[in-house]
Amino acid sequence: MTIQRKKISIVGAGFTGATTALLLAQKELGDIVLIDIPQLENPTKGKALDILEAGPVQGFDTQIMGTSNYEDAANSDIVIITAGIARKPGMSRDDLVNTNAGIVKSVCENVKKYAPDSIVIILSNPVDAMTYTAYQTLDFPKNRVIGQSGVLDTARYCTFIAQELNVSVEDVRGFVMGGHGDDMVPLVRYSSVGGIPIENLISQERIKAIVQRTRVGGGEIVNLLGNGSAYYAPAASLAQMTEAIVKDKKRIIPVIAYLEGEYGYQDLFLGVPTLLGGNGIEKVFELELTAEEKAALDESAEAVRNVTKIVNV
Ligand SMILES: NC(=O)C1=CN([C@@H]2O[C@H](COP(=O)(O)OP(=O)(O)OC[C@H]3O[C@@H](n4cnc5c(N)ncnc54)[C@H](O)[C@@H]3O)[C@@H](O)[C@H]2O)C=CC1
Ligand SMILES: O=C([O-])CC(=O)C(=O)O
Repeated sequence: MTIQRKKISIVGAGFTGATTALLLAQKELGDIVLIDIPQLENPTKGKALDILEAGPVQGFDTQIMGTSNYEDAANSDIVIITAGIARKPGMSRDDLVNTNAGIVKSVCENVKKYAPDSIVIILSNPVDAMTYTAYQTLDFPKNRVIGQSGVLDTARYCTFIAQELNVSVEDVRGFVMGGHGDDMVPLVRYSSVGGIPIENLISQERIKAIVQRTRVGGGEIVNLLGNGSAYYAPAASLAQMTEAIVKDKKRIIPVIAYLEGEYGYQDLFLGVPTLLGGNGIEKVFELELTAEEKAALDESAEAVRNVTKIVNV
């Protein structure tokens, strides 16, 4: 029996793509192909070589190459798409929709041709709509087309809860549902610290402030950076999702999944709690929501539907 390493391609070798490549290499999740446009082939090769040369110091044997040729991504097991433009202060993620839809579509045509059996994870914004664009272009089964929002939004939410209580982030549990926009839905009722519901530990007023800060968490970083958006926590989120798939971990984490009736939504990609394993999204969990939570989710879903409609008919 020959044991084959996984092949993971990352399209878009900018801030999020290159950082993800480093994190995946450190975790030795598979060999990595980093792809960007032909005009940036040398910088892409340079980033890949630079990461490779961290191997002897950090003790990883991951192979990594930079390229602009999709033939190098042939038969990838996983493809991560970070290609596209990022927002600047004053912009919403939805302002990126027309530019990034064209980019995601052209990338997915190549993925379909060269890596037809891959599991695809999309990061490019506005990510719920871009995941729909990818799904339409790829024509893959829904379990193999996954968007990243909930891991990152949940990470921000848990960071703020841990800061509020001055406790370890490791003991904070919770999750964020809905679209990756300012009306995302942190589920306070399902949030706890060391098993204790946060409503027993934090005042309603402070919880409201944490929820609001989470909702605009991406914008907070955009305003601080001044010329781009977050990449360390987004890359960490992509690495967690990739690890769940490569190791078939059966993790229960929120990702953007195709809904066909779950939560009452049809033909929509939206952030929901899922079981993530070797086959991609293996299950969508449908939780009972209060009327207030459902109303908030409806509002978020409507915003996603509106931006999805701009580019996907
Ligand atoms: N869903 C999420 O949670 C998050 C989404 N994002 C989104 O991810 C995307 C990437 O962000 P960054 O890496 O910070 O941007 P970046 O500008 O640093 O990198 C984007 C890269 O994509 C490349 N690219 C553009 N068109 C391409 C094509 N057709 N084929 C291959 N590569 C192409 C660019 O040359 C550039 O190197 C943005 O749309 C951003 O809004 C960023 C963080 C979190
Ligand atoms: O805010 C942005 O534009 C990038 C992103 O999606 C995030 O960091 O949540």
